[in-house]
Amino acid sequence: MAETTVKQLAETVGQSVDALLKQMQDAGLNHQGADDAVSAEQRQQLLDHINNTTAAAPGKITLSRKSTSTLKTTGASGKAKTVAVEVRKKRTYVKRSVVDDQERLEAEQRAAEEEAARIAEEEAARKAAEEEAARKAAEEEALRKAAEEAARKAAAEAAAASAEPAAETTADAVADKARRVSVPKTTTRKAEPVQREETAEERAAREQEERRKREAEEQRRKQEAEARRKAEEEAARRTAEEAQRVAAELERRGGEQPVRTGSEEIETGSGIVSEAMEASWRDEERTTKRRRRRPQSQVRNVVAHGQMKSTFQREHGFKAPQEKMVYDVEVPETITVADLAQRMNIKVREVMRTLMKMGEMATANQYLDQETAMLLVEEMGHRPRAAKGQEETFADDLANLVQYTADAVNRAPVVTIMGHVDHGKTSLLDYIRRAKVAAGEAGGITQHIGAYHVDTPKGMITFLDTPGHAAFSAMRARGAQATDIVVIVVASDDGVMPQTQEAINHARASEVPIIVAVTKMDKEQADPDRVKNDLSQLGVISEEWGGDYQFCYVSAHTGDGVDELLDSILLQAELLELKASPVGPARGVVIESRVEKGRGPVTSVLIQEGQLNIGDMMLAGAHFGRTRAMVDENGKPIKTAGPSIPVEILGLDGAPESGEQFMIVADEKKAREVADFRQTRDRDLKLKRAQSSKLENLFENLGEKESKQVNIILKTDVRGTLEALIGSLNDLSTDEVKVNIVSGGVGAINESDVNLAMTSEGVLLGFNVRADSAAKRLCEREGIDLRYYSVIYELIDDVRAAMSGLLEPERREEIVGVAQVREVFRSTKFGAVAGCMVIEGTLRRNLPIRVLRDEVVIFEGQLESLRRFKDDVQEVRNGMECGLAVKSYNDVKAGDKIEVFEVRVVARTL
Ligand SMILES: Nc1nc2c(ncn2[C@@H]2O[C@H](COP(=O)(O)OP(=O)(O)OP(=O)(O)O)[C@@H](O)[C@H]2O)c(=O)[nH]1
Repeated sequence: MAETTVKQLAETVGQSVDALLKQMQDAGLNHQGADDAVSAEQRQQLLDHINNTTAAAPGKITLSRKSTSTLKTTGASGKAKTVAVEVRKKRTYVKRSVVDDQERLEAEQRAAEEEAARIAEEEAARKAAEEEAARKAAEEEALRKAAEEAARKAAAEAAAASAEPAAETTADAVADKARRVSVPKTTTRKAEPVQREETAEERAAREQEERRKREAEEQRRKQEAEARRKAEEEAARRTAEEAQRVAAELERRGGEQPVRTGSEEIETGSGIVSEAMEASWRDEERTTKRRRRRPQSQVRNVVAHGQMKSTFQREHGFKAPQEKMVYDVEVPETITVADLAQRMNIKVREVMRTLMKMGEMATANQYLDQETAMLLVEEMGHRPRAAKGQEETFADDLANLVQYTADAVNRAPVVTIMGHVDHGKTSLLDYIRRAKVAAGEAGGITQHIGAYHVDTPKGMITFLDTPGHAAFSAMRARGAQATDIVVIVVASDDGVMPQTQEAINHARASEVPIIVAVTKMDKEQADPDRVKNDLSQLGVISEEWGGDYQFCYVSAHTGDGVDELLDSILLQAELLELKASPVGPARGVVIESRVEKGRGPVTSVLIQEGQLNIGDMMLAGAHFGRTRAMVDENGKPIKTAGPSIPVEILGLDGAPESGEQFMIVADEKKAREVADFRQTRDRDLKLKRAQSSKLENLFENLGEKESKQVNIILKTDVRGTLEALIGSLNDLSTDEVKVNIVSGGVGAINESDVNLAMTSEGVLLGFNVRADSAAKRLCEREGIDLRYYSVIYELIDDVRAAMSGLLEPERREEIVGVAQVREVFRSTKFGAVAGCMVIEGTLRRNLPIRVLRDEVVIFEGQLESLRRFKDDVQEVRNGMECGLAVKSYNDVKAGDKIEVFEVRVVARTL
């Protein structure tokens, strides 16, 4: 292309030469004047430069997005339909600097325009004022001339027609009038100086005003932007809320499947926008329908108590719960499967199936213990809650019955002695007892009641003489905290042993203070420092070593240090500030209990609070009764006893377990009620255990008891059969198993027969009779086995078969092989090794053996090894030689016989 000049180019692009020159210089071209030649390359260079500058900073970008979703809704016909929703969004991003520049330019332009307008206005005003002033001056001049002319005319007329005053007056009046008309206007209207130079102050003020305006404008723009942002945020929040509401609604409706239109499946819209839209559509549709159906809905409104029915409710009246109900199920200590099913609102069959899956077979009336029942409830998806047992309710009741109003006084500490086996617990207890009790009670019958108390010059101490932590923990297991102080016995010649540590752990677990008694100090090997050292490793540091534990060094043989031990106990007790009310109904713990022939249940109790008197109504565990007799630990009858005193009482209706709490209940009815309840509870628990086994296994359960007895409740149709059957059944009794006909009668089986069977854990048999409906119900509820017979022999055979289960199986010994010792060798590894010949049967390595000398058993034990030549073998047959060693026995001699035997357990039948 031909060359052009800058000027020509400027004309072509419509720019001034200067502006183009500047651009060219920016583009790196060297042109200086309008006539400089511009080549084609230079033009291209200039063009590229202009393009680059514009492309590098795009003013704005516009993005548009389109999203499609669907929503479900209900059509006017009530049918569900799906609507596709397309949402289009467009957003423009503008570069900030461009906007700023633009705004700045606009502001400047606006200011310039305003300035120009103002100047133009001023100019126009000035011109208008000038014109006005000119016009007014002309008017004034005209008026003045007219007045002079009128005056001149009037004077001429007056002079011409012999001067009349009136005319002069008139001429004056006219001249006045003319003056009046013109004067005010000319005097009030003064022409302003229309154009003058702006002063420096005025310019500064004007500029300040302009700046203020610009700032105000800027402020307004900011406020608008802020308001816009807030509005957007609010809209977003509302959308989110709406979306949540929609989600909750959809959740509630649950299980509704996406609707298909035709053959095409449309994905249900998800995401906040589509959900929100769906909700708003729904609302809209609802409103439209409401408007359309106003007459009907008004009728419906009345029915719905003014509440508008939603489209969901309109479908039908009843809707099966979509979600499974989860119940809080209260589970008592025992419960039948049927009851549990009812509490969970589930069919019994369903519960039984689940139980089966859990590995337990149960019938509807079978009792489940609390633990199993709770697991079952959990398994079935409900929330189990252990019911507050009646026991607890009673306990609350009883606690309210006993009120100790008197002031508490100091009481004696109750001490338990614990330690490793053979470290001298019994010896220490015996020494204290002998020295402190028996000596002072000449003639008293010393008897063992599980506790005793000693009076020392410094105070009284009560010892529980059921030594060992087994008894201690058994008591604790029943919730009885009978001990105030634990004395840990450690033999000075043996040091700390495993049970010493266990005892410390027990004491610590129950937060009972410990005193250490280092015993057997009279022994030569006594090494108390070793004991101290060992114990310090367990955190039991003696006071001598700066620790907190009192250590006493005693000998149960010589009695040395025993007094110091008692002093230490009393010192510790003082620190504990043990208090108890000496009056009021007694409360405490059962130490031991047994049933004595001729005396009945004998119970040792330790009173912890209050006063126990003869004649008091005592409730101890599941037993109750009036204290008929009371003796102290020396067998001396007493009438009353206070806190920390152990006594033995007669009068309870049974033997409560060790560790059971006892209390005196003034209200006999209450005592009976609680005891009855506890007995029933215990019986239920027992019964429940027996439930899974009916007649066939009932006897096995009975077999676990000491006295084996089959209890039978028998009902027959006629007396003759009853007597015959009783006779035959009694004949089945053997020395080992007794048949006990608890009750025999004629007639239908009734409720009291079932109750009897329950309490006696007996078998309920009916011969040619049936149970009445009440008894049947009770049997079903309690899961009692009920058997009907119509053939005498069948009944007797069944009982006999069942009783066989009760018999102890016979232990039959069988000699498997015998070997004769020929020679004895000594081995460093096995000791005596006997070279033998098997003379009978087979020797087996793992069976028990006896060593016989002159056919008399001299040793019974096991083989250490059995060899054929150099090989270990499991058995050696008759006629073979072998070498054997007897475990822990080296005294085998030539000529002895080694007998290998086996014990077989054989079930016996009657
Ligand atoms: N020399 C001496 N021997 C003692 C002393 N105390 C106990 N013995 C002996 O140690 C042995 C065990 O004593 P026990 O009192 O039976 O010990 P224990 O701790 O009650 O034993 P278990 O009841 O088996 O746990 C007995 O042979 C006692 O004679 C003592 O102070 N000095």
